[in-house]
Amino acid sequence: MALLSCTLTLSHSSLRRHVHEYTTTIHLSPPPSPPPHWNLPNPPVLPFRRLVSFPPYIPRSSLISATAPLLQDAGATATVLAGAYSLVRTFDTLTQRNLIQQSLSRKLVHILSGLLFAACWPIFRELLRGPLYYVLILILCALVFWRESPTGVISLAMMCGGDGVADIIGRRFGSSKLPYNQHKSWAGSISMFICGFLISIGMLFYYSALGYFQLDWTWTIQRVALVALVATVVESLPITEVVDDNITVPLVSMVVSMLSFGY
Ligand SMILES: C/C(=C\COP(=O)(O)O)CCC[C@H](C)CCC[C@H](C)CCCC(C)C
Ligand SMILES: Nc1ccn([C@@H]2O[C@H](COP(=O)(O)OP(=O)(O)O)[C@@H](O)[C@H]2O)c(=O)n1
Repeated sequence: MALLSCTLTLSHSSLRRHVHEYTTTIHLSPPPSPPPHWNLPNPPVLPFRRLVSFPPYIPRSSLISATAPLLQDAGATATVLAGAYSLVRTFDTLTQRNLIQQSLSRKLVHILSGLLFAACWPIFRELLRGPLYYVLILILCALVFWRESPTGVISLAMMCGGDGVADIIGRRFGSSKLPYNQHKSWAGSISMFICGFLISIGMLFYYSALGYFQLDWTWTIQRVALVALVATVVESLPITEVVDDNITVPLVSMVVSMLSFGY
């Protein structure tokens, strides 16, 4: 956990640049003395010396176009995907050719996949928290509400459909802002409510048609409207800087849905 939070901290691009400048300064020249009125605390004495700052320093002059960061992330993603695919294929082939036992192959993949994943962190510019939280919520819903519960389906519909549509419609038609949040608009929030509601009902219909649960539709429509309303209000609050919508929207949807449906 400590390692994860350390990585999250250093992965922020501005902090990374700061780390680089800090390490360069202490290695190459004495630090400039601050003006007397600055009264800053002494920097902490680290129990180790950082020999190189990661990721390796890229001179600003070489960042000649705005597409360079995108290309770096795209290249990093392609590298990770290719590495994961090659790893699994390699051990699959070794097992099929009876060169190693299946149990050993599985454990070697167990060892190497996580280590390779961690080894790839430095090649990314920063951790994209939105997509990470999004995937974590997908996993949480699958683990907790697998198929037989309306709650998982509704929560995902609100996070994926509702919150996603709010962004698209809000950016395009959201000139009229909410009185308590100048970053969000009536158009975005109303479209979130409508789309979150409709997509939830559509998903519930799909699951009930497949026989995973039976619903009283008059009652269900009222309850889903309540979930959509609460999720929309929470999404509209000026708390995005504190906690990501991809966490608040599904979690609040889960709570209201669990209280309504009981499962
Ligand atoms: C960009 C994403 C979320 C963050 O949005 P924002 O709130 O920051 O605007 C979506 C991230 C998607 C993720 C990287 C990939 C998810 C893959 C998914 C589990 C696969 C579905 C398979 C299905 C069969 C097509
Ligand atoms: N209720 C909403 C939500 C988003 N939006 C628009 O969508 C943009 C991105 O929304 P956001 O800050 O929730 O973005 P994410 O955190 O979902 O990526 C906002 O800057 C608004 O232009 C809106 O107008 N009304």
